[in-house]
Amino acid sequence: MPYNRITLTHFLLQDQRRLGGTGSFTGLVTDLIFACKMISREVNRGALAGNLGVAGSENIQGEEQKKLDVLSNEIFMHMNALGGAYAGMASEEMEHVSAIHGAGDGKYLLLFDPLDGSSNIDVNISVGTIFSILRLPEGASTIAEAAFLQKGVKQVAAGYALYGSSTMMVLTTGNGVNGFTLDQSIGMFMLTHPNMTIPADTQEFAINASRARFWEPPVKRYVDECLAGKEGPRGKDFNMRWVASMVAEVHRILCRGGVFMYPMDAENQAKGGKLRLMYEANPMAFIVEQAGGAASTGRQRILDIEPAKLHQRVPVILGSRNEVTRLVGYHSEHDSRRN
Ligand SMILES: O=P(O)(O)OC[C@H]1O[C@](O)(COP(=O)(O)O)[C@@H](O)[C@@H]1O
Ligand SMILES: [Mg+2]
Ligand SMILES: [Mg+2]
Repeated sequence: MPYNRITLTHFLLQDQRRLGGTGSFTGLVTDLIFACKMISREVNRGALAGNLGVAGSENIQGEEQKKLDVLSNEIFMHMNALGGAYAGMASEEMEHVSAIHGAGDGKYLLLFDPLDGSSNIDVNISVGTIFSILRLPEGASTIAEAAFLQKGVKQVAAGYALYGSSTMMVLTTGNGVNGFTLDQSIGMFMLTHPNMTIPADTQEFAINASRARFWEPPVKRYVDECLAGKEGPRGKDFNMRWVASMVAEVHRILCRGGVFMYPMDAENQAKGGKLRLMYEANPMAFIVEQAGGAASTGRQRILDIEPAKLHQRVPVILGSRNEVTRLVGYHSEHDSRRN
């Protein structure tokens, strides 16, 4: 193994020095790193620690919670309560935001999906943690939901931890995207994937095809054209993947390109879509754009959405820029014919 790799902590300290920071951002990411290492350990111990299976409760989204959903959320709550760099936190698993009274200056807000891809936990397939960091708005004295309702473009940082064949942390602070692999033998994340970039073109798409009967015409058109392969209008063959863990899906796209879709469809329309704007769509859109890709609902850039509520759901189409642009074009052609 090369000895000249830098750790995530060194990487953050270099950034802090370059930007003349106070250290509070570095402190809060350090808390996050620790929380993700703890979750990684619990995911890894799986059945040995009795961590698999359902918790017997539902979250605010009306979804059945797995034991690891609850445990991961508790790890975050505990870790960050000790810190103080955050003024408040919001979790996919909790109905309300929570204020943090710590020792730090508390100028940031943390939003997170403690465990993404929960349906994969019991079958030993990759899951992850997604996080988004916002600044506490100027003059906001109370940590109420309104302080969190900021557009994705306002994110200071976003990232995810992937608990896969290796544990990785991928992070952006608005200056590109970098990936770090956990060296279990020394307990440190090492920079292994500098400047991750998404190719503009791809021959791979990801969508839950069991929902095809609910899709809108532009999505159906796009997928049909991909499936038609060389003989179809695209003139090339496409491959398809569906892990059912957004983190794993986005990671694959960052590594080799592709397009990921969880679109609005006839079945999820009443809820606004499937994925959560504040914990899934916004952080992933920030990462994908920083890596040169694009992220849209099909009708609007995700990072420009004005959030109306904390647990808002939105359609998500993200990945290789030219494919996302094509899908957005199909939506606008469809809408203009309808109007
Ligand atoms: O079960 P489906 O329809 O394949 O949906 C899978 C999608 O749901 C999610 O698992 C939702 O996230 P949670 O597990 O955090 O609820 C995404 O990671 C994934 O892309
Ligand atoms: Mg999720
Ligand atoms: Mg989750």
